[in-house]
Amino acid sequence: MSAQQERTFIALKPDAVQRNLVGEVIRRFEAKGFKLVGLKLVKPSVETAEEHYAEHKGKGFYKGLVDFITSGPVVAMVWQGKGVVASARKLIGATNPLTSEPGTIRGDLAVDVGRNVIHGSDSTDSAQREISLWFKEGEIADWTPVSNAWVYEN
Ligand SMILES: Nc1ncnc2c1ncn2[C@@H]1O[C@H](COP(=O)(O)OP(=O)(O)OP(=O)(O)O)[C@@H](O)[C@H]1O
Repeated sequence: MSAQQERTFIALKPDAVQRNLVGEVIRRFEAKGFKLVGLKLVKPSVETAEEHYAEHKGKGFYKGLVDFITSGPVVAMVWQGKGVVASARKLIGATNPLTSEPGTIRGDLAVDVGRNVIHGSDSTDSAQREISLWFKEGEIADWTPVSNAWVYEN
């Protein structure tokens, strides 16, 4: 797999959809130079939400988190590009929006940790697990942007 084929899973949470921030967040990923290869609006099942957040099971905020993520539509996406997993985490900012740097998505667009707009995979292993949880194979479409030569040196 080439570096440019790295993929991450990004979800715009129900607060992002309700607050009309979907376009703003997609714009930031597009402007950075990453490639959108999967996109859908879904109301996640409790099973999907629980599996997605399995690492937090038993924590005080777990039920609230699952209730919240299943409360409304989520925009599930797969973004592709060199270093996209770590770079997306930087674009997104720290978990608590009050401490996220200005210029990051959470730093600019959110206040509360339980309403922090967006999820991004924290490693390439998590990305693989989350992409296969949220997407079926035929729902991801690879394509070649005409801008590639202007985003990548080689
Ligand atoms: N103390 C908390 N109170 C309420 N919600 C929390 C708290 N800590 C985390 N969360 C919620 O759980 C999500 C997952 O927590 P995690 O520590 O994995 O943060 P993250 O990796 O920055 O976020 P995400 O997994 O959504 O990208 C957070 O995005 C946030 O919505």
